[in-house]
Amino acid sequence: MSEPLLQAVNLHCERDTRTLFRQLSFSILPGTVTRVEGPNGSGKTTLLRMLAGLNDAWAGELRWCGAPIASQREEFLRNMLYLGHRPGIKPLLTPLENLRALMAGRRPSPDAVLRQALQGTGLAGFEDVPCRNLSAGQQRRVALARLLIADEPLWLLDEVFTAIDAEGVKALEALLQQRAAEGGAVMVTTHHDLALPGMHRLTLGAGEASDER
Ligand SMILES: Nc1ncnc2c1ncn2[C@@H]1O[C@H](COP(=O)(O)OP(=O)(O)OP(=O)(O)O)[C@@H](O)[C@H]1O
Repeated sequence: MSEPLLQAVNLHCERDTRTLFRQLSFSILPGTVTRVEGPNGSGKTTLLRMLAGLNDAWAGELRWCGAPIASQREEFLRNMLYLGHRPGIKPLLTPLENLRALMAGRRPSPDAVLRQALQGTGLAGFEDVPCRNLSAGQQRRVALARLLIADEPLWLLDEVFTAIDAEGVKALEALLQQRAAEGGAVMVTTHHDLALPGMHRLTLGAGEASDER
């Protein structure tokens, strides 16, 4: 069996006085898509933000390729891509400018590559239009274009199906499966009815969690 990319050991998280999860342990293997599920407020976003290093209010241990993330944070950040539940794009910038900004500090990519990614998410003809003039789904697609040029093996995706039409959902599902087939791993939260073949589930809720494989 392959070594896990990511391991969580005895994670514990409280928000105000409420325990969201305790003794939460799971492993994310290469070649897998894991859906993090649970009712509203069960801690899905909190968990993904913790994994992405955007939330410090937790206890436990996280490991990347067998070693504590705390001892190799930069290495982990280079190998992880997080897309949050807000598209995180700037309305005054165009899709091309936003994608350039999203790639900043990562691998510099020529504009031709960025334009191709935007076209690949259905934004052909909108590459140079200010994002404030785009629809909600089109704005989401600007952020999703990042996935088409991503070489990070681990994707943490929070509610990225929001506002995407049926055809776009199919394309996004195919992209997640492709990342897994390439040996990467995806953790995704969604209220959309996602059921990919072989998909794993990590279920949060009422302070308890179960890891189904
Ligand atoms: N910054 C914060 N300070 C205090 N409590 C917070 C904070 N962020 C989230 N919470 C609380 O943590 C709980 C879990 O929130 P979270 O957004 O992780 O849930 P979720 O499972 O993603 O929910 P949803 O399905 O509605 O998106 C909620 O009760 C929320 O009020």
